[in-house]
Amino acid sequence: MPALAAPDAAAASPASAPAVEFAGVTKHYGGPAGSAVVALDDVSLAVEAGEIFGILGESGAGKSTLLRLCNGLESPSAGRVSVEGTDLSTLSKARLAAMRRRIGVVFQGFNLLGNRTVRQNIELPLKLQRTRDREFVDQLLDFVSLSHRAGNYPAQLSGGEKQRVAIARSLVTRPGVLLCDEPTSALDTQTTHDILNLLVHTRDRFGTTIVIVTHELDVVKAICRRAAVFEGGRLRETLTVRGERREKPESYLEHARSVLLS
Ligand SMILES: Nc1ncnc2c1ncn2[C@@H]1O[C@H](COP(=O)(O)OP(=O)(O)OP(=O)(O)O)[C@@H](O)[C@H]1O
Repeated sequence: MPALAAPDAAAASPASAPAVEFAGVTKHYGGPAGSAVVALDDVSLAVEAGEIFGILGESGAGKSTLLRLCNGLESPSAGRVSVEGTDLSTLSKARLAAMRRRIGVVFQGFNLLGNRTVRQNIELPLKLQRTRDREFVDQLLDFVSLSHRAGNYPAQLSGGEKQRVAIARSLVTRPGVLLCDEPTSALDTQTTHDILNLLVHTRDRFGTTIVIVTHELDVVKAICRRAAVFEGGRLRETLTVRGERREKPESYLEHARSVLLS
C-alpha cells in the first residue's frame, strides 16, 4: 500500500481566488414556538484552490449546514458564500444550477441507486444534463479501479467499492470543488486508508479542491493541510496540520499488531 501523497502537492498559487470563501456567514433556522436556532454564527474562512481542507466538530457544531451553504442548497441568513470567486447569492436559478455542477458531493452513506449498475450510477449526473461522455466514464471507472465491476449493482459491492463509485459519480461533471460529508465514517481502517488515498489522487490528477467534513482527527491528519474546528456554530480556530503524517500500515494485520501489541 503506497503512502499517502503530500497534502499540499497541488496547492494553487496564492494569487487565485479562494475555491470556497465564507465572509461573515450566519445561518438561523426557525426553532419551536418561534425561537431560532443559530446553526452558524459569523463564520469567515477561505479554502484555497487545490487544497484539501478539513471541517471538524462534534454533533450539532454546524458542519452539515456549512456544506449545504457551500453547494447552494441553502442560503445564508447573513454574510456571503463564494465559490471559485462567485458570490452564490448573485446567481440566477439557472446559473446557480450550472455552478452546482462545479461542486461535487460525496456522502457517508454513498447514496447510490440500487437498481442501476456501477456504470449507470456514474453516468447519472450526465444523463440528468442530457449529455454523454462514455470515454470519461471509462477513465473514471479505471481511476477508481472498478472497470471490472462496471456491470455490477451496488448490492454486489463492498462499502469501499460503493464509496469509489460515489466518488467517480461526483467527478463525472468535472467539479472544481468536491464536498465530502463523513466519507469514511462507515468504513473500516484499511478501506478508509484506500478512500483517503483516492481523494488525494483526485486532487492531484484533476486539481479538485476538497472540503472534508469529519469527526475523525486521523482523517484530517492523513490528508488535510488545514482544518477548521467548529463548536456550537462558531469557528473556534483554523489549525494547520503539523508534523509527519503517520504512515498507515501495509495491512489490517499490521494495523492490528501496531494497535494491540504496542
Ligand atoms: N433544517 C433545520 N431546522 C432547524 N434546525 C436545524 C436544521 N438543520 C440543522 N439545524 C440545527 O443547526 C445546528 C447545526 O446542525 P448541523 O446539522 O449543521 O450540525 P453538524 O455539525 O453537521 O451535526 P452532525 O455531526 O450531528 O451531523 C443543530 O443545532 C441542528 O439541530
